[in-house]
Amino acid sequence: MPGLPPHIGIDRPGSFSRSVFHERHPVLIANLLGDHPYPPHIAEALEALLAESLAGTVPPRTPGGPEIHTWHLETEAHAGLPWDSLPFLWAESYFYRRILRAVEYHHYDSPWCGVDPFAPQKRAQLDGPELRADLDAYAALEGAHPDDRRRALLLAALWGNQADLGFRTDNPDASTSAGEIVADDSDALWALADGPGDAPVIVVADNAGREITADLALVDHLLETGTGPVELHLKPHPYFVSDATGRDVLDTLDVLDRDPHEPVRGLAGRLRDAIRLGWLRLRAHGAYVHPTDYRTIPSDLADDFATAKLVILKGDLNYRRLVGDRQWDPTTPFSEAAGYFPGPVAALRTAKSDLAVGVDPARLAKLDADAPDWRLTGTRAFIQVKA
Ligand SMILES: O=P(O)(O)OC[C@H]1O[C@](O)(CO)[C@@H](O)[C@@H]1O
Repeated sequence: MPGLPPHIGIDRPGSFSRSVFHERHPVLIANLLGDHPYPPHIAEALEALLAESLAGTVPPRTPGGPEIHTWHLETEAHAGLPWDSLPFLWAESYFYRRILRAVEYHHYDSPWCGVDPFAPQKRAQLDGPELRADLDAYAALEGAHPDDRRRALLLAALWGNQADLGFRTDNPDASTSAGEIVADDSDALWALADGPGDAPVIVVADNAGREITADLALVDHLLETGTGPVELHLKPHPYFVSDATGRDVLDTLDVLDRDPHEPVRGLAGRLRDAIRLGWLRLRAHGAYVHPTDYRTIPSDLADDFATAKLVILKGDLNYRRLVGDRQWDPTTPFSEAAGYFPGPVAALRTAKSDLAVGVDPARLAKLDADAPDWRLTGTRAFIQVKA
């Protein structure tokens, strides 16, 4: 779009975005082949996709699945281009769409139809010791001062974003503890969420597992302290490795139900009641798996965003789609980069890609001097608000 910085690409040797394709994706495909007894034709399709994405061009064939018209137009606009020349956001999104095609996720007459290729990895996190520790910490909040509890729930949802499984594919030992918050507009976030009226607060979820668990605890708090309903927006089908779908929310509630801590079981019970009573609305929308940024969201979703009290966007990918996955000067004000968004919006994100906006110039200089890879390690976080 005119007036915006150029897209981040995957062509530059040594760049993070290129490493996602050349280092992370080979591990990702190997994990899929290890996790499932795929028959030869599916294994071959996954290996061919990997080879194509490393050295080939975009074929003219539209990848199957829902919203075929959108994908037809997107494919037409990029067919014949070398993968190397594609914008990072588009290429990654298309890659995951093609994974679903390769594993026959949308093929109604395939036994693999509806089998989430990432389910084993998601399940492992739901059964893991880190989630156990998160739930112990949640239970320990019982009786905390309301301000401390509120802050703890917000920070859990923020740092929960470190736990995305795509990032962990080639960073298995990455830090899982809280780090530095580079921008903290949390007062503005609460001022909007606590505002009067019965318009919903929308939480656009990111990852399953530890992150959605923390998000559900935050949603419960928003329901308790707010004056309107809450909408939790989910992916309509598997997408980037650990993106949360409706199935993942139900699996998470089952885990919470079985927890030894009463406050955790109580959380699950309140959430189930809220869903039944319509206070918590679970929603999915095809736009969340489009290969484009939120400047081009369909008008029905834009209308929902415009009339919400606040939209909370979780995670790095939503951040890339919100501000545009572009070579922004990191000191560009967040309100400028996200100024087009149709309503009040808050981004909660740990930095796991080159993109950053809204960084104070002195802080940027220090970050760049102290830890040149600070944008990529998931150890720096952002809470940014455009009212
Ligand atoms: O789960 P999140 O926070 O959206 O992050 C997605 C991850 O995948 C990437 O798109 C790279 O594969 C990065 O943006 C980030 O590391």
